[in-house]
Amino acid sequence: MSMESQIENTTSDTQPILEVQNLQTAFFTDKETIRAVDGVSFDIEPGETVGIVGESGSGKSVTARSIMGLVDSPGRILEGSSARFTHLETVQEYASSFPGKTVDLNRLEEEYDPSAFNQPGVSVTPGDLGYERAADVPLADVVAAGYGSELGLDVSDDDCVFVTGGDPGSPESITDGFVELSRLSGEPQRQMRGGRIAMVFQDPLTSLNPVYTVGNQIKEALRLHQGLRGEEATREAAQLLEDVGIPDARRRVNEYPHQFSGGMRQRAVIAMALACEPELLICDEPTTALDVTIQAQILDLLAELQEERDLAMMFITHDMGVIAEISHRVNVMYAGEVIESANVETLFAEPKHPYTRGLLQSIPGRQEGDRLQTIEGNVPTPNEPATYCRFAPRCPKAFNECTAMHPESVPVTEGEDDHTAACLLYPEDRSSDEALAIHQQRTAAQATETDPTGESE
Ligand SMILES: Nc1ncnc2c1ncn2[C@@H]1O[C@H](COP(=O)(O)OP(=O)(O)OP(=O)(O)O)[C@@H](O)[C@H]1O
Ligand code: NI
Repeated sequence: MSMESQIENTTSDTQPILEVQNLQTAFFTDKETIRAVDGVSFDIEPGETVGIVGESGSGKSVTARSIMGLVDSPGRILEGSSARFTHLETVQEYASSFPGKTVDLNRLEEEYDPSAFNQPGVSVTPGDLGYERAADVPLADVVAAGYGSELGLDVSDDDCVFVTGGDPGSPESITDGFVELSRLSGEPQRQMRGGRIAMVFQDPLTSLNPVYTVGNQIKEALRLHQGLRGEEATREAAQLLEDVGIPDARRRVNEYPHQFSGGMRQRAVIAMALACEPELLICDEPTTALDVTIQAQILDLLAELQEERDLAMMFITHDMGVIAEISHRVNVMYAGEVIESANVETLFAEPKHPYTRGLLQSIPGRQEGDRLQTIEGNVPTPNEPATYCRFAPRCPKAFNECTAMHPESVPVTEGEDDHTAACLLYPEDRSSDEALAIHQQRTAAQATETDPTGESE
């Protein structure tokens, strides 16, 4: 996790609905360990669309699947990762439905002693959590990242609801807390997925069952998540199809997926996602398989629905043009890491990371000459720890240190915490030596990274 993400969290005036901190997801194959997501941090606020952009293989889908709890073997989310869903109603509901998995952090605070980091046998360090000093590590970070029992606290690996304000015993009194998504399983996970958080994939056919009518599939979602049945469900299903712009919805509700065009199918999938009344909608390249006109229509639809319903949205694409259109804030990913983060206007007006600049040059109409630039080469498979810049081999600005030091996410100019880049050229208002020293310091603070091949589970 980067230090500035913590500063950001405390200075932001809106409470995020999702806080991803130091997310790490690796695939353990016979041959190698692929660190598909390698320390990703970002927030999503209610009503905000956060874009994730990067070339193929940069870890966008694995990030989304990690949040959704859809990482399959041989992949898993590593200890030290955290994805906190802070939506208050959800926290209350979970505390009420899963009291055995709910922990009162105010009570636990009495037990918590940061000096436990120095106890023999404790391998986690404050650096693993992005802090320099043990005394600075908040209890919530410890338990969210799954280090609670290692530090001798009374929490179990099954605990996933953490209450920081109010009494978990009377859920309606809860004012603050989070559900830790990275450790959900079983029923709590089932209720989150498709309930509070819904996902739309690139291929609508992966979400639609060919043997049921579109209407019946929406009705099933309505039954599961809103308890609607019969006539009421039928009416609501047709209404949802109408909401997503399917003409003649009353008739089409009785048709099968194969009777829908590609664009109409994706609209139906969006209707199905909305049937769950999610707080957060994750879209993974929802328009990539569609032709340009239809693509534009679906983007408009998503933007419209988002505004109407005040949805938080995470939008994944490799297309900078699409990102510009739909996002409020953008995270650029490369080989498992977020290498630049800024609000959309800033990112397009003042891209800082050489990779982001390269991506922007590859949008038709944005380059100087008439030739479309693409960055030569491919995203490397992140199969070793990031002790260097993974973009260096393709970077026009690379210098010696880039292959010897890991660039940490730093403000592009000192104090400008909402525009960060993981590049040794920054902060740009510091001398080159000073900038390098800042990166080195941050890397050193995290020196004892958890070894994903080791014993941690
Ligand atoms: N099941 C798996 N087993 C092994 N490696 C995997 C698996 N799924 C993903 N990976 C690896 O994780 C890395 C990131 O993949 P991911 O699908 O997240 O990329 P992406 O950014 O979504 O790319 P695209 O734009 O092509 O969808 C890749 O190196 C990929 O090979
Ligand atoms: Ni993908």
